[in-house]
Amino acid sequence: MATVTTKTGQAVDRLVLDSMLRRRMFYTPSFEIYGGVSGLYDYGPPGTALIANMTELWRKHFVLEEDMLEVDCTMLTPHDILKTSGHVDKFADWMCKDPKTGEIFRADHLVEEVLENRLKGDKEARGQKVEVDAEKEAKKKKKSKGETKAVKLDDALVKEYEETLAQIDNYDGPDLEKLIAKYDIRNPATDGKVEPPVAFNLMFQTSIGPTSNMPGYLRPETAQGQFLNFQKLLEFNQQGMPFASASIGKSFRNEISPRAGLLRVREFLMAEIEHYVDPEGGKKHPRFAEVKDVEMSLLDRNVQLSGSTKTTKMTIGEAVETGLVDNETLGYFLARIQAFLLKLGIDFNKLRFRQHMANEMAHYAADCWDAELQTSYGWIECVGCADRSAFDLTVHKNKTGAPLVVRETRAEPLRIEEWQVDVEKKKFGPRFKKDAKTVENAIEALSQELREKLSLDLEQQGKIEIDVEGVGSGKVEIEKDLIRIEKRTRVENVREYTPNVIEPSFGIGRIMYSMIEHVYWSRAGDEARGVLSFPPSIAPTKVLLVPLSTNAAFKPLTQNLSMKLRRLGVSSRVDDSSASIGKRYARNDELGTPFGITVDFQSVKDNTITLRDRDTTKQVRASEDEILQAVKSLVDEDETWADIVKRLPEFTGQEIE
Ligand SMILES: Nc1ncnc2c1ncn2[C@@H]1O[C@H](COP(=O)(O)OP(=O)(O)OP(=O)(O)O)[C@@H](O)[C@H]1O
Repeated sequence: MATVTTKTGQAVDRLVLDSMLRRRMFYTPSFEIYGGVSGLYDYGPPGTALIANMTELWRKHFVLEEDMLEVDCTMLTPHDILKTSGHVDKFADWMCKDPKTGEIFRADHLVEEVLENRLKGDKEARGQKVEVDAEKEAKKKKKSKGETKAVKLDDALVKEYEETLAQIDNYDGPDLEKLIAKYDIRNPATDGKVEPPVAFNLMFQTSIGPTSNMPGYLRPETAQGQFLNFQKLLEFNQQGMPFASASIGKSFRNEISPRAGLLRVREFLMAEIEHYVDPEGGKKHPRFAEVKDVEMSLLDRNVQLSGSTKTTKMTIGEAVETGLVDNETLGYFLARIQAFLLKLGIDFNKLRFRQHMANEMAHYAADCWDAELQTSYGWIECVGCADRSAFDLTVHKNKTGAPLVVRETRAEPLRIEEWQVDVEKKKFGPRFKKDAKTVENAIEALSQELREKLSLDLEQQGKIEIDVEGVGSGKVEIEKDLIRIEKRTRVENVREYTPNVIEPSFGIGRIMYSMIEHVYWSRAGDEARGVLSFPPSIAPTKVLLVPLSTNAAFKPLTQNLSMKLRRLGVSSRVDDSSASIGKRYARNDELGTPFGITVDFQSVKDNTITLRDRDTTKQVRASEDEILQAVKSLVDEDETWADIVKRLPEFTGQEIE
C-alpha cells in the first residue's frame, strides 16, 4: 500500500486519507455520474475555500509584498503566439504505446515505474522492507500478472537503475527509447512490448471564431499573456525596473496518462510571477539581504548526475555566493517560495529544492530550480523557478517588431562602432509586398557578425541572402539597390536592453494536495479520527459553532455569534445537528476547522462561551467579547493558541467534552 506519513510520523494507507477527502468533499471527480474523465476534478466547498485562501495568501505574500502588477489575461491563445514561444514545436512529452492493448504510457513515467518495481523486487528478494503502492497493485492485479516480483538483481544493475532514476527528468525521446530497449521495459500490466516513444504535444487545440481561420490553444501556462503586455506594464510602472507582473488563472495540459489524483490533472490553477531584471550587474536583488540567512535543502544537478538524491542544507546566501544558485534574484525568489510554502503548513523536512539538469532545462534558461514536496507519490515538483533569460521577450519582439525593451538614459553617452543596415524603403515595399515588414524585421535582427559578412557579400556579389521564416522558401535574396550595410559610429545616450525574466510558477492544486498530506494526522493513532491541521489563515472554515444540544434556548446565541463572526470577516459554520459534541468536533477535525465555540446552559445565564483548539482539544472559557477577540487574533495569526491559554482561563468542564 502507498502510505502517507502523517505529521505525527504514523504510516496511514493513502486510501484512508483519500476517502476522507472525498467524503468531506474537498474534491470529487468531474462528471462522475457519466463515468468521469481522468485528470479532471471538481472542488467541493472545503476544497474551494482552501484554494481561495491559498491564493489570497499568495497575493499577500508576493503581489502585495513586492508591489507586483497583477494581470488577468485570456486563456484562449492564438496559434501564432504559442508558435513564437516555442510551445507548438516543443511543448511535448514522450509517449509510447502498447500495440496489443492500445494502452498509452508517458515514456519517462513507464521507465520510472518499471525500474522502481524491479528495485522493490530486488529489495524483497534481499529480505529488506518495501513499501507497496496499494492502488497501483490493485489496478495491476485487475488487469493481469504485473505484480512486483521478488527477483534479486546484480549489484551493478541496481546501481545503474538507481543512477537512471536519479536523472529520469534528464532524458529526451531518443534517450528513453535506448533505455526501453536496454532494460527491456514492457507494459507492467501485460508484459507486452511497447513501441518507441513519440512526442505528444500537450496543448488542447481549438479554433477561435466560426470560420476556423484562426487556430488557437487553451494556454498551457499564464506566462505568455504577461510577456505580451510587458511594454504596457513597464509604462504603467513609470519605466521603473526591476518589476514583476503576476497572474493567477487556469492552465490546460492534455497530460498523457494522469494517474496521480490532484497532482497531475488536465486543467489546473497556476499562479505565476514574471520578474523582469536587468541582465547587467549580476542580477542583484535589492532585498536579498533580508533572505540571505534562510536555510534551505538543495539538491544540485551534479549530485543527481552522480546518481544520488542527497540534499545539502545551506543558506541561500552561501548558495548564491558559491555560484550553486546562479544569481541573487533567483536566490531571493527561492527563499520567498520556501517562506510561502512554510506559511501554508508545509513540513520543512519534506521540502527540497532540486536543480534542473542540463537537458531538462529549456535551452535558453540560465538556471532552474523546482520546489519539490515529499508525498506518498514520492517527491513532487510543486513550484518551478526558472531564470528564462531574455528568451520570451526577444522572440516576441523579433516576431512582431514591438519594442519589448527597457530604455534608460545613460549617465555618460556611449560611442559604439557598429555595422548598420539601411533599407531603401521606396523600393522595398513594391519588391516584397506583404512580406516587406517581416523581411525588415529579419534584417533588424541580424547579428553584428552576420552584418559584417553580408557587407562583403553585397560588395562582391551585388546581393545578399538571408533567412526569413515564413517568407517563400525561408531564404530571401536582397539586391544591392535595396540595401546598404556600413560600419559607422553611433553615440548612444539611451541604453536599450531586453530584461531577463525570473519566473516562479506555482501549481496551486499540487501544492494543496501535498500540503494536505503534510498537515494530516489521526487522533490517538486511530485512523478513523483524521485531523487536518491547517494553519488558521488558510483553513476552509475558521470556527465551528456548536450548541450543546438542540435545545431552543441556544439558537439565539449561536445566531448572534454567527452574525458577529461574519462582521469580523471570520468564516464559521453552525452544527446544531443532534450528533454528540464529540462527533461534531470529529467531523470538523476532518475539515480542518481550527476552532470551536460551544454554547451551553451557562452561556444562556452569563454570556460566557468556550473556545476549543483543534490540535490540542484544550478549551478556554471567557465572555463572548473576549472569545471573539481571541478568535480574530488567532485567525489573523497575530496570536497563537499558546498565547491565548496564557491569558484566558482554561476550561475543563465535563458537559462540553
Ligand atoms: N498536470 C498538472 N497538474 C497539476 N499541476 C501541474 C501540472 N503540470 C504542471 N503543474 C504545476 O505547474 C507548475 C509549473 O509547471 P511546469 O511547466 O514547470 O511543470 P512541469 O515541469 O511540466 O511538470 P511535470 O514535469 O510534473 O509535468 C508545476 O510546478 C506544477 O505545480
